[in-house]
Amino acid sequence: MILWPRRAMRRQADVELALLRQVAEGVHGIEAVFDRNLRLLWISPSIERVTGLEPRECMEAEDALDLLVHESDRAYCRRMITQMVVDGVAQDFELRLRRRDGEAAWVASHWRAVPDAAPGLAALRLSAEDIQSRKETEYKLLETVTELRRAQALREHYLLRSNDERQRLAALLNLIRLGILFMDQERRVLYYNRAMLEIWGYPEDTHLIGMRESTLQSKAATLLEDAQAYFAHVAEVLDAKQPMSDEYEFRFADGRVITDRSAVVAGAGKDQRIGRVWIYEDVTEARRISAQLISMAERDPLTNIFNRRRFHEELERMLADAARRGTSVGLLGIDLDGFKPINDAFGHQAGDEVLVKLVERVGGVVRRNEMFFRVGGDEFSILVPDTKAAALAELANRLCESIGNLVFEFDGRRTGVTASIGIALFPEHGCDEESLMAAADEAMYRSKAEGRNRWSLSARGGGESARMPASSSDEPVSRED
Ligand SMILES: Nc1nc2c(ncn2[C@@H]2O[C@H](COP(=O)(O)OP(=O)(O)OP(=O)(O)O)[C@@H](O)[C@H]2O)c(=O)[nH]1
Repeated sequence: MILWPRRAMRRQADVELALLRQVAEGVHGIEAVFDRNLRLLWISPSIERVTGLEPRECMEAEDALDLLVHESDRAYCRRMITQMVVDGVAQDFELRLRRRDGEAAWVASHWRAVPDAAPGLAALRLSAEDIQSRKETEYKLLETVTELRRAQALREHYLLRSNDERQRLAALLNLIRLGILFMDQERRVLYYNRAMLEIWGYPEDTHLIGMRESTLQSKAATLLEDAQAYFAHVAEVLDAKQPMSDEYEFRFADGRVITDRSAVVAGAGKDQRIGRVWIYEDVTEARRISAQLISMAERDPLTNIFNRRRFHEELERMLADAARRGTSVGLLGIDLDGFKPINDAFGHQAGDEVLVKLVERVGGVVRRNEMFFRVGGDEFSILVPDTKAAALAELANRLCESIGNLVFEFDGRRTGVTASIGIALFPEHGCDEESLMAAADEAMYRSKAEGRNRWSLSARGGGESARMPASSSDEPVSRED
C-alpha cells in the first residue's frame, strides 16, 4: 500500500522527464546548461543546425566555451558570464558562435542563473536564438550607410574644392583688366568682374546679377557716344548666333574707346548652350599710342606735315588710282632758295622758324585734295590728283608768290626766302614714281639754273617756265622793304 504510490510517482516522474527531454531536445533555439565552472552539462541538438557541431562533441570538449564561441567574442562572453556569476543578474547580449568551418554565426544569447535547492548558484542556463540573417541585413544596411556617408563626404569634398576653384577664378577675373560679363540663356546677368564695372562706369558696389539685358542697355544708353549703333551691333551678334563674334569698336561719351567680343558658352550636353560671355577691353591708350606712332612714322616732327615716307606711299597710291581711272597726277617739287644763308646768319633755330611759318603759309595755299609733304631739309612736294598743267602752273605761281612774300625779322634784320619749283604731270612726263620724280627734279633744277623764284614745267613734255616778278631772290639774307 505504501510502495505503490511511490512506484507510481516514480513512473510518473520518468514520464514527465522523458516529456521534458523531448521538449528540450526539440526546441528550435539553442538551449544549454553549464555548471558554475562553465562546464557544459547539456546542450540542445539545435546547436548542430546553427554551428554544425554535434551536442556530443560540445559536451566532450575540455572548454565548451572555447569551442562554441568565436574567438572575436570569447573574452567578452567570459566577462559577461563572470559578471552574472558575481551579481546573479541575468545577461542578454549578442555574440558570435564559431561554426565548424571557422565562420561566425550570430546569436542573441540570454544567460540566466539556475538556483539549486541549496543556496547559491548551481548552474547557468543559456538560451540563444539564431540572428544570423538579421545581422547580415544589418551589415548590408551598415555597408549601404557607410557607402552613402562616403559618397556624401566625397560630394562635400568636391563641393569644397569647386567653391575654392570658384574663389580662385573670381580672384583671377577680378585682377584682369578685361571686362567680363556672363549672360544666361534668358539674357540675364550671371556674372561680371570688377573691370566690367569700371569700363561701363558703374560704381564698385553696383549689383547686376539677375538683371535683364534690356535694363542693362537702358543704363548704358546715356554713357555711349552712339547708343543706337551699339545696341544694333549687340542685336546683330545675338541674331547671328555665331559661336564667336568679331571684335567691335565703340566709344563712350567721355571719349574712351572700347572693343567687345562675344562667345557662346557651351554646356556639358551635346549642342547645349548655357549662355554667352562678353569681353570688353578699354583700348583708348592703345589707340592713342598707335595713332602717335603712325603720326611719328609719317609726319615731320618740326612742321607736322607728312614726311618723305608718306609722300612715297601717297604717290604710289595716286599713280595706281590714276592709271586705273585714266586720270592724271600732278607733282610739284619745291626747293627753297637762299635758306642756308639764314641758318648761317641767324642760327638753326631761325631756320626752323622760317620752315614752320612757311609751311603754315603754304598750308593756306593748297586745297583739300592737294597733299603737301616735307621731303628733305628745305625740300617740299605737293601732289595734286586729276589735274592739268595749267592748274599746276597756277598753283606754282601762288606758291612762289606767297613764299616770296614771307618776311622774317631776326636780330633786327629783315629776311626771306623764295622757292624754285619743278612741275611734272603723270602720265605725260613720267609714267611711274621714279620717272615722274626725276622729271619734277629736272624741272626744279632748271628753275634754279634760270634764276630761282620761279616754276618750270618738265621739258619731257615740251617744257615751259615762268619767273615770278618782284622777288628778292638776289638778296636772300637781308631784305629792306
Ligand atoms: N634750320 C634748319 N635747317 C635745316 C634743316 N634741315 C636742313 N637744313 C639746312 O638747310 C640747308 C639746305 O641747303 P641748301 O639747299 O644748299 O640751302 P639753300 O641756301 O636753299 O641753297 P639753294 O637751294 O642753292 O638756294 C642746309 O644748310 C641744311 O643744314 C632743318 O630742319 N632746320
